[in-house]
Amino acid sequence: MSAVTGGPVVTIPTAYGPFTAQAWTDAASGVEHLTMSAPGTDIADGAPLVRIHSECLTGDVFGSYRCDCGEQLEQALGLVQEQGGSVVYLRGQEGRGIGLANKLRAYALQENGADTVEANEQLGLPVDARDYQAAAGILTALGITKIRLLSNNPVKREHLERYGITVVSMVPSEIPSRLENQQYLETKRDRLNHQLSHLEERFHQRPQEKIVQQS
Ligand SMILES: Nc1nc2c(ncn2[C@@H]2O[C@H](COP(=O)(O)OP(=O)(O)OP(=O)(O)O)[C@@H](O)[C@H]2O)c(=O)[nH]1
Ligand SMILES: [Zn+2]
Repeated sequence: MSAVTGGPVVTIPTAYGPFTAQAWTDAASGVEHLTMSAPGTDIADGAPLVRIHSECLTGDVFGSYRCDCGEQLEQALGLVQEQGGSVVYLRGQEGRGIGLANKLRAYALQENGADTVEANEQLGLPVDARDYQAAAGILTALGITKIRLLSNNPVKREHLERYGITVVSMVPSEIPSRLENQQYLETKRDRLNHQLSHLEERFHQRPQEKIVQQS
């Protein structure tokens, strides 16, 4: 198990409600992660809802529509407030572990027709370089060893279980697709085995938005 050191527990008030926050330093990499937990989550009782979220600066901070990360994070913070549980925000996992500059290199290749998997391959980089040992270490340090995992990615489940976390169930983290990310989400479903059953219906149209039809 990866050694992680937790800092002080503080309250962070947010638009979703107050969270109990804690920073965690991974001894092996020096990377600092963050947990945002619903106050009063009863971890002894059943399996709390947990989102293991990989850093995505473009999506999480700037609201990029190329991916679903930003909306998944918002959804996770809301659900954790409602149901109790924790969001583990994993830094150092940008671009599925290849870093920000390489992710943007991969985007440039995607603008020339590659899909998200092919783009990483063309760069000579792993399709997914992420590891969840630190996440498992953080959960264990929090006393959480049984979870309901808010994710569509079966590999996350496998990794967490390998590191001693029991995933009682997968809770889908499905965000309605957009024109800008439909193909990306379909690639995640078809080539990365993500459970994205809601994509069957193409281009969910949001009530407040009009998709401009080209003639
Ligand atoms: N290399 C690369 N990384 C991307 C791309 N789009 C998003 N990412 C990164 O992918 C990571 C999120 O992974 P996803 O595959 O969206 O989702 P997941 O975390 O595996 O699965 P969920 O738990 O269901 O969200 C973040 O680190 C993003 O920065 C892309 O086109 N290329
Ligand atoms: Zn993203």
